[in-house]
Amino acid sequence: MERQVQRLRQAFRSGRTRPLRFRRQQLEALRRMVQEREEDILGALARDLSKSELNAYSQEVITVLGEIDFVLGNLAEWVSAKPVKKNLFTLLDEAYIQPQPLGLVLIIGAWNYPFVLTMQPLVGAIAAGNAVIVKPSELSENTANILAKLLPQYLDQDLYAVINGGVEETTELLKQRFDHILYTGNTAVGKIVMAAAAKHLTPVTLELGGKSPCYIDKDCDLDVVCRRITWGKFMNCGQTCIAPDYILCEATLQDQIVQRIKDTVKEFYGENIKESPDYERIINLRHFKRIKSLLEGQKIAFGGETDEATRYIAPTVLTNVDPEAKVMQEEIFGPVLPIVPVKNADEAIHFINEREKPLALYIFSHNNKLIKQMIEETSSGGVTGNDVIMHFTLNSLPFGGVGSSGMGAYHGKHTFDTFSHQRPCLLKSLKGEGANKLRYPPNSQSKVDWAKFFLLKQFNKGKLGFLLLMCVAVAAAVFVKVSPLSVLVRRPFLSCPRACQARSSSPMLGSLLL
Ligand SMILES: NC(=O)c1ccc[n+]([C@@H]2O[C@H](COP(=O)([O-])OP(=O)(O)OC[C@H]3O[C@@H](n4cnc5c(N)ncnc54)[C@H](O)[C@@H]3O)[C@@H](O)[C@H]2O)c1
Ligand SMILES: CC(C)=CCC/C(C)=C/CC/C(C)=C/C=O
Repeated sequence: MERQVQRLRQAFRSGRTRPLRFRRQQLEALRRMVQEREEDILGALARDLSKSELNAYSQEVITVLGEIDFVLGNLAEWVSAKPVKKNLFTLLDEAYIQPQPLGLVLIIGAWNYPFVLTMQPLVGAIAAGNAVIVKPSELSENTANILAKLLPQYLDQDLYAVINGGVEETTELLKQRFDHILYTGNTAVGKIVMAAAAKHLTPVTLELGGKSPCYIDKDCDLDVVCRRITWGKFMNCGQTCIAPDYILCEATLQDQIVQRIKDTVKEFYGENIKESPDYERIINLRHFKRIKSLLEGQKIAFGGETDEATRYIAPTVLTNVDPEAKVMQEEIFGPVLPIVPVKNADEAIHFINEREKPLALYIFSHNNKLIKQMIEETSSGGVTGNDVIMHFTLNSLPFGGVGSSGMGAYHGKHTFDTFSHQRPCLLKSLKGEGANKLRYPPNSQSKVDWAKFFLLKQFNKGKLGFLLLMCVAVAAAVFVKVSPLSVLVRRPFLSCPRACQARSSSPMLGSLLL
């Protein structure tokens, strides 16, 4: 593994990833891979997660293709140097920010959306000019295998590699030095990744999880609210990091919410949910048993059916859930939706703020002021008002967590920035050395005063006129020195030695003129 890492790092040092043309070629090749091998990719997702081709395409493939198109359309601008504002000291200099690749980066993916959660970060890492190692999750082994097979067929093998494996291989990989690690997975492993990265001072982006609250205000359209919650909660059998984990609402709303979600589940998945191609399964027996155990002792308003043989758990809603119950102590990451009654929005805000910062927060209300108040008074990785999940789909919004739900963010240009070093560049001339007397020893009160004038707004606001006068004076002095017409005006100066022309009450002005 060390040799593989060194090989990619050497390839990065060749500089081949830097030209825009190369990066575009690789992204176009990745797009070709997704388009030409769509069947293989969808087949792998079906075997891993019982995802229908339509769901696999609409939830994962389309997101990756959209990201590639968006990045290709903007990359030329992103890679360009960005001139920046200057101060009086650097007026004549060239000052800009030059985005540059970090080097060799590591992307560790999770199993629940195994294609988009590895490929979307990869798009940005390639766009930023890095060499990349992708380590898919071993739990979605079919997708991991198809990525290991296909990526080398389409991308430059010296610069982009897939390393498959589980805990042991990932632990070994984390001993290597990378220039950035983007990890997607649970918070506990996120801490392991961060600890390993710290040994090399490697920056990390941690895309973690948590319990995403969903507050339903009494002033809302419950039919619409419950359709949207049902869609986001039971998509991928509830195995979505930003799915609404639990509902907060006034107790009097519970029965209406239960009935509407029940009706919507029937509309979405039919009478026999097990037969629905749109309803997936739990990834493995461990997670199946974990989720099933969360139902113990709970009042099941509807659902609750399970089948261990096929790892099926029906869409399930629990009511009057005790905040201390087991189901409220861990991320559910399955098709179980607890309702926890609260008196009002203030109590909901308090409830949310008492717990770890979630990856997402959802608020449903006709009262936009209330939505803004809840956003203002809580914290979460992201927010969608009057819907769920949809902030993920807008790549102008940075997608990530906060606190225990993660750090850093990506999507669109945010991925490019994550995998870039924004290098500040200032290019000066070797001329105008006189101006540097201000900063050279010996220091003096006059020099400090001039420094204040040039650098501190509160010191030079009143002196702007004086500055303009100085500029005119400097311009006139330069004119006198260089212009042939100046013979007409220079005569008065000719009798005065050169030094006295420049020397003035201000050493600064004098030095400027020398
Ligand atoms: N924020 C996001 O974008 C996002 C997306 C998907 C999932 N998640 C979160 O991820 C969690 C579910 O994913 P998961 O953790 O079960 O996925 P997982 O089990 O697939 O683990 C994720 C990755 O970590 C590696 N890994 C696991 N244990 C490790 C260890 N001890 N040392 C080193 N590497 C290890 C795995 O090989 C895998 O590549 C949930 O909490 C979910 O909310 C977050
Ligand atoms: C809204 C549509 C059509 C697609 C979004 C698919 C989706 C929910 C992706 C989630 C990816 C992600 C961050 C998963 C976390 O577990």
